Amino acid sequence: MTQGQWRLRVSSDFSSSHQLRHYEGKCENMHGHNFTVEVDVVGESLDQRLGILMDFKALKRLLKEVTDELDHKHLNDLPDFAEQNPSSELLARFVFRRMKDLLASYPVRLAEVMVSEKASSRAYYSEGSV
Ligand SMILES: Nc1nc2c(c(=O)[nH]1)N=C([C@H](O)[C@H](O)COP(=O)(O)OP(=O)(O)OP(=O)(O)O)CN2
Ligand SMILES: [Zn+2]
Repeated sequence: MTQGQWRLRVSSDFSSSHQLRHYEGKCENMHGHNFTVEVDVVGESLDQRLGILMDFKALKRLLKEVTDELDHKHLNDLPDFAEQNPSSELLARFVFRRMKDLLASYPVRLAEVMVSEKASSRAYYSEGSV
């Protein structure tokens, strides 16, 4: 019999400036975005009494810990982006790695992180199958 799985998604926003080094075009200049981040976690076992996989409140609190590191910053000034560009792709990986550490003691697995500068442009990051 196939075992079912639940997937939870929470989102958060942050506002920051960045510039893409070596980009030939206007994105090489400093500019800002209202970024959106989505985090997906999966798991097979619900808390028996509550019927929940993980409290959305707890998941949002962890995500806010991560986005607070990015909010109202010039992203190129952060150590993680001193050499690599704060592109949507690398921001998604940054959030994924931070969230993976923070979720270590929770009964869920991190499935995917999405970062978007605007609704029409999204970058997704995941590691292997979950
Ligand atoms: N794959 C990626 N491509 C681009 C990224 C990125 O992170 N990953 N980032 C940028 C710049 O940050 C730029 O600010 C985004 O540009 P965008 O808003 O999409 O471009 P426009 O202002 O011209 O918007 P239109 O929707 O095309 O009018 C660039 N690329
Ligand atoms: Zn940009």
